[in-house]
Amino acid sequence: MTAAPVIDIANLDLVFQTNDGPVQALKDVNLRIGKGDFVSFIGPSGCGKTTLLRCIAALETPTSGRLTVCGISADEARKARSYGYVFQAAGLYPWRTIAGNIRLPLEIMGYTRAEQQDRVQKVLSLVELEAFGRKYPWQLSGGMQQRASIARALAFDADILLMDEPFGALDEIVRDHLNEELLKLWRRTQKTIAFVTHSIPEAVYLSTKIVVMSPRPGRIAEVIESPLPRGDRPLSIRESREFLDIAHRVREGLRAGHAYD
Ligand SMILES: Nc1ncnc2c1ncn2[C@@H]1O[C@H](COP(=O)(O)OP(=O)(O)OP(=O)(O)O)[C@@H](O)[C@H]1O
Repeated sequence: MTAAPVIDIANLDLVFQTNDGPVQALKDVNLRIGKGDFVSFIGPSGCGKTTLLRCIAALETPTSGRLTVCGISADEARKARSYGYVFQAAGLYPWRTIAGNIRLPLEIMGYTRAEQQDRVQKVLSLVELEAFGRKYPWQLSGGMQQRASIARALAFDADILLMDEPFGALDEIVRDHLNEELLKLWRRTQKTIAFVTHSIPEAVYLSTKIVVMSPRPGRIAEVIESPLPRGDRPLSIRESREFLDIAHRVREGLRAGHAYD
């Protein structure tokens, strides 16, 4: 733990009641995330990664256990606008310009026109889309749209960024580039990031902490603290011994929890 915990999860269970009976999505999850950590959640489909992220964001209510964010409940943290959320699909409104999309949450929150303008410019430059504010989403590539959706999540300066497979639908080269950009942005803003991915290299490249999950019911199988430097991480680090060792540990952790059915 590099800093005081921002997200503190203890003995968390979540059971969905469905027509086919109860589904235990999360079982006995214990996790502490420090301020400024970059935490990746990796695990097979259905192991509860999204559900856990949604619990942190107060979009799901745990059946039991404790989850606090900066010492208050997830719901209170949501009301205090502690979260920015980035989804797998960029989810931009096609009838609004990029700037208009980024401005939307600020309009809803009642920021003044001048402050909206200010913040939109600032986050557009953070994701290097300064020149694209007046464009419409369809005029941008998939990677640029995803950057715009990150800018939207950053616009109200939430301390915690929750990202659910934001680059899953992009090709490898674009994904590499966005991984690098995201790391730079994380370093510059010092946000706490919780990031869901299916990609081992992506998890190892980005994270200070990798949470390996296993399914049925969704549990944390292993938490790996990354020995890679928090500072400069060029893409070439992926060929280093240390990187390959962590990737190996993640793969072993995934394999151990995998049921193959
Ligand atoms: N609203 C819901 N009602 C009932 N069951 C649900 C609901 N949401 C998720 N589940 C179930 O909870 C389990 C965990 O789902 P979740 O989407 O969190 O997994 P995941 O690890 O994010 O999967 P993927 O990698 O495929 O996105 C699954 O068995 C899923 O079917």
